[in-house]
Amino acid sequence: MMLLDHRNPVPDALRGAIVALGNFDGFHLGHQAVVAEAVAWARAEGRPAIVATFDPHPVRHFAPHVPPFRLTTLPQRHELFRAAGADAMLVFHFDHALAAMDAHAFVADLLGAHIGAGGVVTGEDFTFGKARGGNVAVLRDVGATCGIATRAVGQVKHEGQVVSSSRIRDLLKAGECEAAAALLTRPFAIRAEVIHGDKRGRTIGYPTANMDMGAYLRPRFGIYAVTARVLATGHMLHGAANLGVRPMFDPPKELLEPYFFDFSGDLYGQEVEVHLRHFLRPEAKFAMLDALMEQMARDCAAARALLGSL
Ligand SMILES: Cc1cc2nc3c(=O)[nH]c(=O)nc-3n(C[C@H](O)[C@H](O)[C@H](O)COP(=O)(O)O)c2cc1C
Ligand SMILES: Nc1ncnc2c1ncn2[C@@H]1O[C@H](COP(=O)(O)OP(=O)(O)O)[C@@H](O)[C@H]1O
Repeated sequence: MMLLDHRNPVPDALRGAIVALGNFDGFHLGHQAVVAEAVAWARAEGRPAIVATFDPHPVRHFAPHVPPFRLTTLPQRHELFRAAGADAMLVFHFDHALAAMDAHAFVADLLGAHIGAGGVVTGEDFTFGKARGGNVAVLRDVGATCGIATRAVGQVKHEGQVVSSSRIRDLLKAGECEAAAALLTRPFAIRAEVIHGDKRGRTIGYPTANMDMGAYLRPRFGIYAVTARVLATGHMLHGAANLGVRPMFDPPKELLEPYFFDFSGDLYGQEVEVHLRHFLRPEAKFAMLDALMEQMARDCAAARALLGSL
């Protein structure tokens, strides 16, 4: 799948494309409906389908100090868009110039003249452009003057409630990863490189692959049953992970630390994607290391039982 940057020229082969436009951070059921509509429209008319996304997230530009909230990274979205049938991913690099562009210019100059979009699909509540001045009505009106047809997809509901990224964030902050997974159609997954830690894990019989959570939303701190994929090899693993600040140890450090079952090997420097499957318990501070080790054995048994069927 082709990767495009909005600041560069778009190849001629992609002119006239149908563009799915949104942030698509979670790529949840609602986002999937928008992209499915764009891909179906593109196929019906023999046009290419482009999925556009913003990076960094516009919220990050306007409020640089809000706590991390991302549900996916760019490489994860790339994989998800490809699986959904897109021919290209277009990244709107959200910088001062893009932030200052009014809605009219965004449609006429960027989507129309520069990208050559033949059609655009968004969610019906999507807003864009300077001061969020653009919406579906603006897109339709301005688009009509420059050869862009517009389709808006209605809000998707799951069990009677509207699916949204903020609802998924709230569920994850409450440790409800199964409910979040139902809206995402996959478990929330943190992808990162395994880094070096204090080398304490191996001395207590539980080596843990330490991962920095970067720009990802912080789910409820605690112990989780997890599955994981080693990106380079495709190797799938099961495990139990500590997500949080590990209050037993000084200084507190925010990390995701999975211990993988039936595995021994060097993971340092490897990209690993960890899928949160079930919340087991909050992090705890035990009086003695022995008590922590006994609890870790119980966590692992619980995680194995929960993951057994996967
Ligand atoms: C299943 C599991 C449960 C854990 N529970 C806790 C806990 O409740 N409190 C805590 O302080 N550390 C807990 N840890 C320990 C730390 O996450 C980590 O293993 C330890 O700090 C070793 O650090 P290192 O990887 O930097 O050597 C747990 C680890 C695992 C794998
Ligand atoms: N079963 C396993 N689960 C997680 N990591 C493992 C496992 N077996 C070996 N490792 C390796 O051991 C490292 C973790 O050991 P640990 O003593 O906790 O060191 P660190 O403090 O650097 O994380 C991992 O980064 C990985 O390379």
